[in-house]
Amino acid sequence: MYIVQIASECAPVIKAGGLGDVVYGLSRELGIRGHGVEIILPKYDCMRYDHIWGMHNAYRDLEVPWDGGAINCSVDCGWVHGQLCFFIEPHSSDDFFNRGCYYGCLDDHMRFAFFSKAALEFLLKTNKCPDVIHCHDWQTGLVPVMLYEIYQYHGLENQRVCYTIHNFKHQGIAGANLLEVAGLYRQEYYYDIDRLGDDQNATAINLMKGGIVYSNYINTVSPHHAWEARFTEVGCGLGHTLHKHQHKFGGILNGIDYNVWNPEVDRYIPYHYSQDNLEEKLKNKKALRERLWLGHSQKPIVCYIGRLDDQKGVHLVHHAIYYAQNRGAQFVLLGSATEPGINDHFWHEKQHLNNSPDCHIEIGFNEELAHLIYAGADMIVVPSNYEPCGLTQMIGLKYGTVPIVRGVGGLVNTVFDRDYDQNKPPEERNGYVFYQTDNQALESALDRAIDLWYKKPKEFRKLVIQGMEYDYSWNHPGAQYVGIYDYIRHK
Ligand SMILES: Nc1ncnc2c1ncn2[C@@H]1O[C@H](COP(=O)(O)OP(=O)(O)O[C@H]2O[C@H](CO)[C@@H](O)[C@H](O)[C@H]2O)[C@@H](O)[C@H]1O
Repeated sequence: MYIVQIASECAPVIKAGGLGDVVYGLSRELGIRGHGVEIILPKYDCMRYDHIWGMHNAYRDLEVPWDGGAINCSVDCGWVHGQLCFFIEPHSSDDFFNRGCYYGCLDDHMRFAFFSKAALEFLLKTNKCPDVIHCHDWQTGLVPVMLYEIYQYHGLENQRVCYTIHNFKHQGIAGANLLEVAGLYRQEYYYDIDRLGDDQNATAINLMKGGIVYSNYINTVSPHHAWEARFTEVGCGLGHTLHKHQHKFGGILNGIDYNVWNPEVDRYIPYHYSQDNLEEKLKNKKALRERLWLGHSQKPIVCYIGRLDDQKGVHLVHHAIYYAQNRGAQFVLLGSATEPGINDHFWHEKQHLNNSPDCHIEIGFNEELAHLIYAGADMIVVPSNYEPCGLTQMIGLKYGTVPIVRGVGGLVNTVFDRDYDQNKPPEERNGYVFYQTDNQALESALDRAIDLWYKKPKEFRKLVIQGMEYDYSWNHPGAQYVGIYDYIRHK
């Protein structure tokens, strides 16, 4: 099969969070399975050019119809760790992708609507005829809409679309002028509640809803979150739409790329290890302490790695920093916040704890440091309010870093409580799970983990190994996606 992914991120060249990991890891897995895969991305000025090999111009003068005229684009192409990627660069005064950031601009809807249109125009002009177009999140929600309403009449009539939702919270809510600018002229038609009309705001269109309505298959990134999205408030108002389209909606658990996230081969950690030589993990712990100026003591290290926003349960992250230290652990946090209030809060904490030998707070995005933290820490906390899949707990497992998670979304599908899980025998349990959002819930799980580390080190080591034995590679999810592509091609 020939698959084209259209996305706003692809790790490590463009990565703001888990979406980038998934686009890269899934593409690689599909390639291993013998499928042809290409990835279309925006050409951001701030992407990591050092991860692109053989960048060259692939197409000049791509004229993308826009706002009654056209925007001239060029398309560059290069390999990102073996994956063929096309980068679209519009030349206009809007400077859509020369903003020094991936997201967070006032005209994000316009930027990504334009990108969606440009990606389709590129497929059309270059006579690329993928069997499946795979889009992700609100940024590319308009791709299936424009494919069905415009581009199938120009020649893209055999393409099927799989649409993956990584986060229901951001849906791309826009006004009528976006439709007009993008060439979707019949406003009342698109405003229909069964098409793009937003359920909460009658004057707005919802790009993610468009993705759901128009795609041949939609999925979110874990089975449990697929259920939550339909039946609880985490569907953020799209539960009804998902219910209507339930025949083409499912949950596929993400994988982890074990070529990138694997302590046996990780190029960013000083000492490689596996479950057979865990003493090497201890050396990484020492290296982490040296790197972050932490004291060398007989204490476990608890870490948090991730975006700092409401989704991630920041109030519990904050509490974990202090509670873990009170319980005789060290704490390392690596995170970045886009919301100014949360950012200020953690900067304040950082200054407050600056001289502590038992805590280090690193604010910003640092891929290399993340690897060392996964390798050097003993436990990782993931106290999310909601979590469609969650990659950090799966990476933690692979690195022998015991996850302590809140039982929501994909965390439920991947972490099984050592003491209480009823569905797994003790030898298949791999971490700690709590359910409520209050401090006591987190404390009880942290207590159990830290107690085991201090009082029963052999048992703790056993738990570490049981976690490392889990296979959360792309192997299984890759097969599931291929099954879906096949299904929508032949439907
Ligand atoms: N400051 C920092 N420095 C370095 N690395 C950092 C970092 N902050 C985060 N990362 C890395 O980014 C990734 C984050 O993974 P998450 O599962 O938390 O994704 P996120 O919530 O962004 O995405 C959404 O999409 C993913 C993919 O589908 C879902 O797993 C998830 O539930 C959903 O919210 C991990 O690889 C992590 O190591």
